[in-house]
Amino acid sequence: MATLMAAAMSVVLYSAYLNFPKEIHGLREWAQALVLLVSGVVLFALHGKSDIVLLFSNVVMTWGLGLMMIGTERFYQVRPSWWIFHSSWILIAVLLAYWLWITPSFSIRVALSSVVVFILHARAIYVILKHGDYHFSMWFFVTLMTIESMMVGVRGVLAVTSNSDVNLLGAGTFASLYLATAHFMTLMMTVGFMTVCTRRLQITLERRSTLDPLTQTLNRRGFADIYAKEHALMRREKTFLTMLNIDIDYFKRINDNHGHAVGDRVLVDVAQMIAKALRVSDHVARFGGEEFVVLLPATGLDRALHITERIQSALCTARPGVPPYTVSIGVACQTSADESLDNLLIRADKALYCAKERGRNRYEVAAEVVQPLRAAARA
Ligand SMILES: Nc1nc2c(ncn2[C@@H]2O[C@H](COP(=O)(O)OP(=O)(O)OP(=O)(O)O)[C@@H](O)[C@H]2O)c(=O)[nH]1
Repeated sequence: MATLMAAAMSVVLYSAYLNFPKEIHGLREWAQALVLLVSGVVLFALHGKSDIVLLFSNVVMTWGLGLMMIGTERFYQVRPSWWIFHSSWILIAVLLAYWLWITPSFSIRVALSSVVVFILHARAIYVILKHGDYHFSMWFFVTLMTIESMMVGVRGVLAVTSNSDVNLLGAGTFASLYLATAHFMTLMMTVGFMTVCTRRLQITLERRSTLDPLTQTLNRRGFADIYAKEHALMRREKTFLTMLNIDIDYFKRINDNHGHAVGDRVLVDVAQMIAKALRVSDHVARFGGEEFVVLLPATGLDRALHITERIQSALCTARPGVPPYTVSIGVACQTSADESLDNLLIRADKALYCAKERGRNRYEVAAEVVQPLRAAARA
């Protein structure tokens, strides 16, 4: 039953592989791993008296467990340890053949295969703990992997200490317990992997909904979320914040003269150059087209102008693959927490318009809000 369910799970994983965003790796390897494990179990059940089939079923299962490890590594963006994968199945094939035909010993065969499987699981557990995000889903996944590897370890130890009980084709207590739980654990480990994949999917989609795909800066929605947080902080801490509205000059000409691809490269370049000139606590967003907005939390006008000049002078330096271009910047400082985001954006936009009007490649500062906005709203 558990074997049938594992086969069904491989279809689920493969379908997830086809439909999940391509940056979520490892699903294909896990789907292939389940197919191999199911095939290995079927071969093992059918092996009868044939040692060749027994040997082959063990190799197939080692491929399956190896692919689970590779899938886990790929999921956590770790370079796949193909050398562990290949050494494992070659070792299993050679050593099992030796202890099957040359010096037949059932207990050594079990001990050896347990050691190999244990190493594959241990590597996966190490990768999860080193690169995981310490969320519930990760702990669930790693706990299941650990239980499975401990079961394998116990079987290996029992093989060399008590001879007969570990034979999976026999009727010993451990063999019955092991068989009952081993297939179930394969299923559970897959569920654990699907849990971390689902969490990764959620994070990826959330990020996609708040990021501009070309420049990887915030989009309008992401910016509004960040602004709400910074605005609440500003109200609490009674500080200022400053907004820069940055627009590339004559961007249409860049597209017309160099092509859209170079235009896109310029957009990525400007996002990178702006980010380089900022602190990590500052935020950059692309508001569509060639317009960028920067939010400088806890920053008054003097410091904001310093940053504005830094951005403009950084853009003057020649960079390979990017035609020369300039930007105009509108600077608006928010000194009252009662001012709305829309109003701040309008002031920054007006200042930008002024900079464009006055010849471009320059900045202009927005007029301050003259009267307290609450009083104005009440009037
Ligand atoms: N390559 C590229 N071009 C874009 C993208 N989005 C908008 N544009 C182009 O940006 C240009 C904006 O042109 P305008 O609004 O006339 O502005 P401008 O030429 O920069 O002139 P000023 O802002 O007045 O200095 C248009 O040609 C759009 O096609 C994009 O994602 N990639």
